[in-house]
Amino acid sequence: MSTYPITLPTKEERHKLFGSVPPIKGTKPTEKEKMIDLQNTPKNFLFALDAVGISNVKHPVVIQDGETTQATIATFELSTSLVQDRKGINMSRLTEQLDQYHHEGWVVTNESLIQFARDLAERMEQAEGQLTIRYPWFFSRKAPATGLSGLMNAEVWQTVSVNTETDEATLSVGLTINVTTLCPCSKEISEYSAHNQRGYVTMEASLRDEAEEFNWKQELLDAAESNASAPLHPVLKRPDEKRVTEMAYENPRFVEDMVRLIAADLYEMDPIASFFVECRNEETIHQHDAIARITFDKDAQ
Ligand SMILES: Nc1nc2c(ncn2[C@@H]2O[C@H](COP(=O)(O)OP(=O)(O)OP(=O)(O)O)[C@@H](O)[C@H]2O)c(=O)[nH]1
Repeated sequence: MSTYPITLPTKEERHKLFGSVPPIKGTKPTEKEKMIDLQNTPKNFLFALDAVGISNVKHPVVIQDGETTQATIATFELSTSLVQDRKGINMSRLTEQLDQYHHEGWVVTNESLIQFARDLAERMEQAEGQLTIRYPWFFSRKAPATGLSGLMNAEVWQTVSVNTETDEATLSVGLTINVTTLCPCSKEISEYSAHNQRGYVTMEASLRDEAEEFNWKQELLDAAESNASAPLHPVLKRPDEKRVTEMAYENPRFVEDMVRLIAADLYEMDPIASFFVECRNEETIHQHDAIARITFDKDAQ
């Protein structure tokens, strides 16, 4: 049984008590110049690699959207290709570059992401640099009847790949938003009511070179919400709630309907070369979800 007050040993003594030991006098070099650079030792390592790097890197960023900027927290994947005769890349240079960009006041745009990927490739002395940045994008949403506003967010991402030998860059963008979907079958067969659910719409689109002015976040968001039974809102008073409830009843959607209607909107957007759409409904009458997907390449038709 403890008696109070306790007379504590010093912090150093406490650490020793719990098993800490002093560092040994090692034989391996401690200066960088004397350490073996395993990654850069040339040998035939059997295969070149498409991508090697780091993922799940969380970092604050400033995003530019047209005239406005937004500070948010992004999750990065940073990578480069790797030639056959090098064992590895120098991974510390990936986060080193991120820190450097951050201190230089980096504002994320499609163009600056392409430049970032190009710099990664050059810093790593490899042909290709790649990155994916994923973050919550916040936007203002007004209630349909009272006009009261609040902030919503969608998960968005941009994936960039730059080949420094051919100077080719590819850019794809994506967005996930949740919406209301009301079951057409339930509406059809029931004397009253219809079950509805929270649908998760995910879209990914590869953009053409000339898509610089394309407001992709807003366009993808509109494609998902305008084809749903009803969009979601942060603030709803009674007149608003009546409006969205009736709106959902007027626009019943299966997951198949959602994906086809969104595909039609993306098909009509010229800056998009190919796309993927998925709708996943968290069913309220089942434990399982309902899903539908489509991938479509306009140039392959
Ligand atoms: N290539 C590679 N590196 C790894 C792996 N796992 C950990 N590392 C990293 O190895 C790193 C050592 O960094 P390097 O960038 O090679 O260090 P360096 O050679 O002193 O760096 P430079 O001066 O830029 O050449 C640490 O940052 C570790 O994170 C791995 O699976 N592959």
